[in-house]
Amino acid sequence: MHTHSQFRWLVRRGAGVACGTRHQIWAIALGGRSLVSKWFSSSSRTAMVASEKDFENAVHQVKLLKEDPGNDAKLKLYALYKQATEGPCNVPKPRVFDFLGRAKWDAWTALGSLPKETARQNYVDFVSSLRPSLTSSSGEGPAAHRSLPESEDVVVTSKDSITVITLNRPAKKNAITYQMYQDITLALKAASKDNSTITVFTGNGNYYSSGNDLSNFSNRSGSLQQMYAESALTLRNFVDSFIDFPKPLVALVNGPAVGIAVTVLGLFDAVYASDRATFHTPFSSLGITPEGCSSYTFPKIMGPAKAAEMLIFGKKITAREACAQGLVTEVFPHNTFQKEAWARLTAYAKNPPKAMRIGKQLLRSFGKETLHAVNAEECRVLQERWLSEECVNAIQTFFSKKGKL
Ligand SMILES: CCCCCCCCCC/C=C/CC(=O)SCCNC(=O)CCNC(=O)[C@H](O)C(C)(C)COP(=O)(O)OP(=O)(O)OC[C@H]1O[C@@H](n2cnc3c(N)ncnc32)[C@H](O)[C@@H]1OP(=O)(O)O
Repeated sequence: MHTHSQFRWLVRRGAGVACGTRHQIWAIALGGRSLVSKWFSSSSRTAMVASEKDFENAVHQVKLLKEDPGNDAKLKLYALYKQATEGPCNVPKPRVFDFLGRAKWDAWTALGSLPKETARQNYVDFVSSLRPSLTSSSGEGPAAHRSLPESEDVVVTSKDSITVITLNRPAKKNAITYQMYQDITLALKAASKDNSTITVFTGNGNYYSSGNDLSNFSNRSGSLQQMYAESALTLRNFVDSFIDFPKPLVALVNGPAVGIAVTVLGLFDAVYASDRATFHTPFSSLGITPEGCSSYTFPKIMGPAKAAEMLIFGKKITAREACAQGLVTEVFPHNTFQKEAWARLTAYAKNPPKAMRIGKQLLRSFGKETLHAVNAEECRVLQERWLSEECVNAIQTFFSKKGKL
């Protein structure tokens, strides 16, 4: 269930475990109620109403907190989350020695009959007031121009007015882990604000990317529903950051690309590929469905018949085929790929940045709302597919028999 997940997460992530000392537990248990009443009365005055998306984003932000916001804040988040999602407290009071359970129950109960919408708004407001305590993961500090500290698997460099985001997990064919989805999202946010003119995506090693890391779903704790809800939100934010990216975005596809690494290419402004690259979206054989807005962009780019061959039947295509179908801008011989593509990019990056940005806006902004709607729907459908027997079996096959594409 999604219910207590957030608090559990905070407990897991909190320094020395949230409510770490007995003393702190008592402090919460004894003082929680009045504190929560105070939060409620001070923050419920706001007239704004947060959308579902704002709320989901705030929930996601909380998961990214790198610093323990403190027990009071955690209780407040817990209570507002429960109120926003379930309404007034409807569970029996925990037994007397369940200090943590009691503190949480008190915090939730103290919100009384606060409407769900107000709780949602208060939650969003409170999370944004916590933002300063988000660490470097906001990706906006100088470090963002080099490498995101959270993982070595996504490296961000900057040169000649070009920000380069490199998938750097060559031993695993640059399969994208949960952390990498988050790092890429943050790297794109940072790149959208830095002083580069163009942003480039590429992979280290002989693969561009083998797509979603299939162990993402086996390495997480919590209930399946909770995990898939979290995954859908992570995916949605990840794809949103491509949809909303304001500067020219270029992919240098240095080798085979699979799954989500292929689908988001429809959101790029140029795709340069090595002639060793292939493009494969084996969704049906994995029991899943298209994402990355490909259910909308691919038919537009290559026509419905070719899109169906890739997205429904899982046909793998070569770089030259992808170029003929409009998914790839240009193909280069592998030996000269880096040299030629970089010469091209370095020249393009010298264009006046504002003109390029505004040009992109003109080309892209009219379809944006549709893309966001498509993304939301694809993520909703995927969330159901991940629970299906077809999908569970396909992932098991990959890891047990090492079944490959
Ligand atoms: C709470 C959870 C958060 C989740 C976050 C959001 C989730 C969003 C999901 C979005 C959905 C996306 C859909 C897709 O992307 S579908 C595509 C999935 N990818 C695959 O099916 C590819 C699987 N890999 C293969 O078939 C082969 O590995 C290969 C790519 C054809 C390469 O074969 P090759 O023989 O050359 O190399 P190896 O198989 O020996 O690979 C080397 C090691 O890398 C590991 N590997 C490769 N790809 C993946 C992968 N996608 N996931 C996990 N691991 C991968 C492989 O197991 C080898 O590891 P080993 O050396 O330890 O054996």
